Amino acid sequence: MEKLKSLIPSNIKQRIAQSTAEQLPSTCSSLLDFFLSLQIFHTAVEELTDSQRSLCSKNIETALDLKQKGNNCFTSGNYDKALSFYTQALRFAPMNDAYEDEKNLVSILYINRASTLHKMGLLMECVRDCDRAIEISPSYAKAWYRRGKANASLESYKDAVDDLNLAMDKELSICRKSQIQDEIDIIVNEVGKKSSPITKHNEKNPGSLAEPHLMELQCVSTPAKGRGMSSVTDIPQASLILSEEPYAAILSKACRDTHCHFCMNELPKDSVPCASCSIPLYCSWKCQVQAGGMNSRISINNNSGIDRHISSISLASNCENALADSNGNIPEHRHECKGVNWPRVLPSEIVLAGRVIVKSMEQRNFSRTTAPIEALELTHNYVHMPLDVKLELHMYSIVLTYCLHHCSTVEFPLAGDSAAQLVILICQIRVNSMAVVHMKSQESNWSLEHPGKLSPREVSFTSNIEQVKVGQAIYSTASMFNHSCQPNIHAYFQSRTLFIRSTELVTAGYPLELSYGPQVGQWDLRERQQLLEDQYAFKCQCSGCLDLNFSDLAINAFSCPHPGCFGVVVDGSWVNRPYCTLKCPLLIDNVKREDINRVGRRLFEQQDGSFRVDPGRCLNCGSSRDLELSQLQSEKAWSCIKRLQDVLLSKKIPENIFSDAMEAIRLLRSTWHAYNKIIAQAEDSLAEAFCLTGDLQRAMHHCKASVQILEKLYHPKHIVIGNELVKLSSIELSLGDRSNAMDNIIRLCEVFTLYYGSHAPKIFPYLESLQKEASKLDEEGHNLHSNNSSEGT
Ligand SMILES: C[S@@+](CC[C@H](N)C(=O)[O-])C[C@H]1O[C@@H](n2cnc3c(N)ncnc32)[C@H](O)[C@@H]1O
Repeated sequence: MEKLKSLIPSNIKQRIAQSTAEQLPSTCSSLLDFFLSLQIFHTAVEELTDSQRSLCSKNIETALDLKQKGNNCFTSGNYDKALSFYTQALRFAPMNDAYEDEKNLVSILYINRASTLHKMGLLMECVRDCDRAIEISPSYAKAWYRRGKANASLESYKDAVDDLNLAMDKELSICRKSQIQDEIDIIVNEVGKKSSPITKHNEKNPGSLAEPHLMELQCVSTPAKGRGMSSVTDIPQASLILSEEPYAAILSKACRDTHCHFCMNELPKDSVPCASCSIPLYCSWKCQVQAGGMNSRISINNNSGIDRHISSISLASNCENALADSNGNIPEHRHECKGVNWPRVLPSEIVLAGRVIVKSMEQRNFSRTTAPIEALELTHNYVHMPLDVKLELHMYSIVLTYCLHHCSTVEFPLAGDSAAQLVILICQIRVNSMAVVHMKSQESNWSLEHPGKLSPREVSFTSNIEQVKVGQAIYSTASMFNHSCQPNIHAYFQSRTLFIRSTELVTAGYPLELSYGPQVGQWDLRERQQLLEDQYAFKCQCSGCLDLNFSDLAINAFSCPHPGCFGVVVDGSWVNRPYCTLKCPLLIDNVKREDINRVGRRLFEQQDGSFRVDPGRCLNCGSSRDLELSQLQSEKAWSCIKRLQDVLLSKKIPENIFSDAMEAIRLLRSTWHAYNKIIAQAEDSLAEAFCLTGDLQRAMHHCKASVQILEKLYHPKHIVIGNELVKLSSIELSLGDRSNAMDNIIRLCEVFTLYYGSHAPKIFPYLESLQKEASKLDEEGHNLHSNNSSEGT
């Protein structure tokens, strides 16, 4: 790309720099004509589109090599590695090639993997792999045999006997037949009389959780933020206001080997590859079909005598449902699915643009007059882009136009008009797409093994809840929600389904706004505005940025050096804040926190009622602080806390780090205002460190201190406080402090229900076990109390 860019003549570059959206067809045509005259361009795009030169096609030699490596690992008992080799082999194995007798290489690989999964005790996964092998090669005796053995281990004896009978029927070797008969006899004699649960091994149905939402939303026009959303009726807090499937989505590159390329959930051990190329892995055949439109199924001969038992295997019906999607869902990977290189090589947002355009063409029976720009009706900010970005957009759009033009399933003209549409589409994706974020899977059970101590598993509850960006997606309705740094709605994901819930009562017609990232309490005004400008190219006009917030004042402030004064000292960055133009009465009306009266009294004492600050002087009593020296001292102290945070990752904390960190936090407390976010972070890190070393009393002390600061910076039911309460209540439970633990668990459950409603127990499975553990302690406490009182009488 860099080489190509350097060859573009300056007159084309200049026209692109000055171009508006209307001029795009002309600038794109000029650049396309220029590129088509260059050999280097042809070489580059042919490498991207020629399936012969691709590394992503199916390849039987690679598959056989990986199969052999898997077999070697299996024989030597290295099942983890064997599993990984078989999964890789499945990625490369061609689906429909006959390989051995009537068996297909894919079905053999599924059975080799099933045997490995059986050895690893993963029985459901083993049965699912057997089902896949059977659907491809119904006469494969070993597949029926492995299924029978796994079903026997699962105590599904009726299925096990049916499977083994079929294995015997299909088996040609007399010796093997007699072995299978022995196995059947064992099951029938020893366990045949036990009740036999009929188990159905359905493939997973991702993202099926749904709650009715009855809110009627409307798109309205706003003076400062373009279109926005509001509700026709009042919305109580914690209401589900929207659940939406993406118009188009793509998995993050970093998650390619760990998450399903369709539903974006973590891959199970029995992942399924794409039917036509070696790029995606799916969690089930259902996801494979939804993404690619085809799977490896070979139609089963229903007169073969085994149909009744086969039809009990549910894969076929699941896949048919996926194909017959009445919502007009178009398999999004189908046009990328011929083993060509470009879907792997181009940046995710460019591949996503390809998915959007192909879908809009297929849905709207694309003609040259119906542009997808109009189809999606999304806003963009092309005209405000700097030259470098405009140039990059032109280049990627031309490359994508070429790639789509060479797809056999798409009719996309290689023309300037097509590239112009893609430039706008990529801009729309940048402004409107959402990061699909999942909670990193955590321990689901909290149980106190050793009172007064935290086991390594319980320690995991005292570290921060981690989120993983698993993908990027366009949601048509959700794109209409504007941003607020003090949002009244909250977005989260199950698989790739988006859910939006109100976190407070919102009256009819009032704007419904979510946070695109930054929030009041997390960063101050300057940091929030900078981030929004850098990432989304707009200047935030939300109420959280237009009104003065207590947390904006305290979050990065110094303390007053005068003993007994609780005022704040701010730095020079406050001199030109937008509040300067606001008048006192308006300011006071908008300030919600009582504490502001104390810490910011002097703000309102200006003669003309305007807002003016003296950097370095306390806003309350006027005492002065040497900001440069304070900054230096604080940086030194913070470097000790940083060292502590670094060693926290390794879970081993040297003794001297503690004494340095304690001295550092003392210094931070005397330099910064008591509600500064740096102190909250330091307290939180110390709490985590003391949990690791088992000093729970001190851990509790620092964790409480961190919660107290967060309560000043955020509203009391903010999710940040909920997360911190998980840590605090875990420590309190371990210390047997049942009444405080119970209070905090009740409080944190309220917070999680506010943000995640009925999905909270599924997303945070440990919530339920925390509640149970607290009730257990409560019961023990009651019993002890009643025993003591009966002894006294
Ligand atoms: C995802 S769109 C939201 C819908 C958009 N307002 C529309 O008319 O289609 C994001 C764009 O909305 C505008 N916007 C959203 N929140 C804003 C805010 N707090 N202040 C100013 N503009 C905002 C910006 O132009 C931003 O690029």
